[in-house]
Amino acid sequence: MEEKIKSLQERLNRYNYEYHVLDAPTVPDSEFDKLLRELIELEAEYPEYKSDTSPTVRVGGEILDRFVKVAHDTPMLSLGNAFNEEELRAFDKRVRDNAGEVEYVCELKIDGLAVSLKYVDGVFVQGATRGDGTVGENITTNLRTIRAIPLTLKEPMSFEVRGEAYMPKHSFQRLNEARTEKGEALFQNPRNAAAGSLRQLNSRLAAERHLSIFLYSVNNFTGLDAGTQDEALRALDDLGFKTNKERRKVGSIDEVIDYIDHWTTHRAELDYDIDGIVIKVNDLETQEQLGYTVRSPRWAVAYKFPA
Ligand SMILES: COc1nc2nc(N)nc(N)c2nc1C
Repeated sequence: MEEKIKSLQERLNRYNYEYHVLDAPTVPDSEFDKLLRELIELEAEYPEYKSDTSPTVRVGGEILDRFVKVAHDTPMLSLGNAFNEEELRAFDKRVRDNAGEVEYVCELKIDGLAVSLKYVDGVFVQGATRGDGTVGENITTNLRTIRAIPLTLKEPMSFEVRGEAYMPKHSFQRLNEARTEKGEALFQNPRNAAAGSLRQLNSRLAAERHLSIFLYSVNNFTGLDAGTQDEALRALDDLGFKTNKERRKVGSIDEVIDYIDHWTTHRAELDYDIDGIVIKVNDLETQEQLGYTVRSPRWAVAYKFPA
């Protein structure tokens, strides 16, 4: 019986990965739902085989009476901002005066909630909000309901990844339609809806909000053979994480500006809100050479769209 339950757990976790990370399901929803119902029943009958890495945790259920504070191993920094081309070129000049010629990676800045995910021996063990950058809130049970977050990795690695949890636009519209029918207050925007959902003490409510996530950085790169941000993102893909595919590696600030112009025009076509573009020096050693101010990396800047 243990074998049957374990293989069902692995099979459903793989189906979640295909659907929510690859956006390429190999079975119809009806098949997934049938198998999940079967697993829920089997785990109810044999609770000794339930575990935090079983896909049944996605539906939530545990109700906390409060969130426990958790200190980040390394601070979750904020980004310096640039609001126009002149400030972008000033950033580029500072970088090149210090580090010479560099490549940049341009990434969409998702308008969601920054979160940190900790894995030990390939198992998702803790998730936290950014909080004040030094101390956040432990929202592990709610983050386990985000189907795009792998509960186990393909390799037994231990590290921390950071990214942005968000609510897709179509989920936001559906949620507010449902709240209108129930005469409940509406959420102002997907970012508030995502933050509100992840602050639910009852994870069943978070599970119903169809949140997703894009991961964008790894802490302590040890064990990850990545020399650049672009390679680190590809390594995250290979480990089963969802990263944003619209990123682009460029060789000059002019190409950065072209990328920004493109998304200034086309961001309405995305199924999620973005509030800017993050530009990062690609080479990780050069990032360390440029270092940090007290609050932000000197090797990155966030271009913010006009409000
Ligand atoms: C390296 O630090 C960061 N990188 C980021 N990357 C993306 N794509 N989006 C962010 N919001 C972001 N925020 C921070 C602090």
